[in-house]
Amino acid sequence: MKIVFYGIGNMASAIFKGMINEGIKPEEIYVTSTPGDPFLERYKEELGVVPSLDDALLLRDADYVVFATKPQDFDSVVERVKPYLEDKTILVSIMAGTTIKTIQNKLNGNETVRIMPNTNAVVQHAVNGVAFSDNFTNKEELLGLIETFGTNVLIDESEFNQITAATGSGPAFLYHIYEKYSDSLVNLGFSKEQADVLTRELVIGTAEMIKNSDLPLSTLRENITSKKGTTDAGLKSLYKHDIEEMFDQTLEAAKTRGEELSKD
Ligand SMILES: NC(=O)C1=CN([C@@H]2O[C@H](COP(=O)(O)OP(=O)(O)OC[C@H]3O[C@@H](n4cnc5c(N)ncnc54)[C@H](O)[C@@H]3O)[C@@H](O)[C@H]2O)C=CC1
Ligand SMILES: O=C(O)[C@@H]1CCC=N1
Repeated sequence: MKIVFYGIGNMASAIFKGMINEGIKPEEIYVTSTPGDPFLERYKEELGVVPSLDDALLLRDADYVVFATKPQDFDSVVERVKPYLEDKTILVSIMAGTTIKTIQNKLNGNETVRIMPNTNAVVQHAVNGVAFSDNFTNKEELLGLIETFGTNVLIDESEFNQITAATGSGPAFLYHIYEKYSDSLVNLGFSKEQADVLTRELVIGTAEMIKNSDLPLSTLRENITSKKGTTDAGLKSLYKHDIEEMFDQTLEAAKTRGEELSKD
């Protein structure tokens, strides 16, 4: 199999690291970027992937081409890919906003799939929103390939901006909450180093609880809340803030940006 990544940034590297961790041979993964990108050589050394700036070589007999640049850079990628793209090559886009229609119109109508992953792919725990073009044939092979780094959620392309906001951008929203929690631990009197360790271990522990329990999140919370105890007092203060409204606005802003990117 030959998988070619155009773009080797935060998301692409999370994906191919996750793939390799799950047994995809690094020599089957070709990577390209802008000329002079130091990560081309670094990923060759660290991971054994095949870097190249030669588009004819990259596209020759390629099974999959993964578009992993910013949407704003896609046209420059089209210029590189179009002259050498073979009919059999399947187009995989992780770009927020850029629609299947746009991609197929610019690139010969090849079979196309949009994936909305997240950087949890590095630890094989991404959520992958997946939407296929109408002419897509071998869905099972593609789904098996991306299952190496996360859980697949088949969606209609019309839902893409929602899932981009929810789980594509989602980790950043949660990381911000964790950052603020750590800052509050410093305000409580811990050093920055202690606050960081306490926050990381708290998040990892609660994530493990969620992973190993079928109980609703509300029950997991209630199991900590002793009647008239410290947690009860803390939650009463926390409930004064409309956190749902805060996240409604956060997710709406992210979804709207996705819609704007769909128009470019
Ligand atoms: N970062 C994330 O958590 C997620 C990102 N995405 C999507 O992934 C895409 C990339 O995002 P990031 O990895 O965060 O960006 P990034 O800025 O880290 O990486 C972009 C990559 O594209 C390369 N590039 C730019 N122009 C190029 C060209 N003409 N030819 C080849 N390579 C070129 C850059 O050198 C860089 O390696 C975006 O479309 C984004 O919407 C999707 C889900 C999550
Ligand atoms: O911020 C972005 O546009 C990309 C898409 C989802 C996460 N990062």
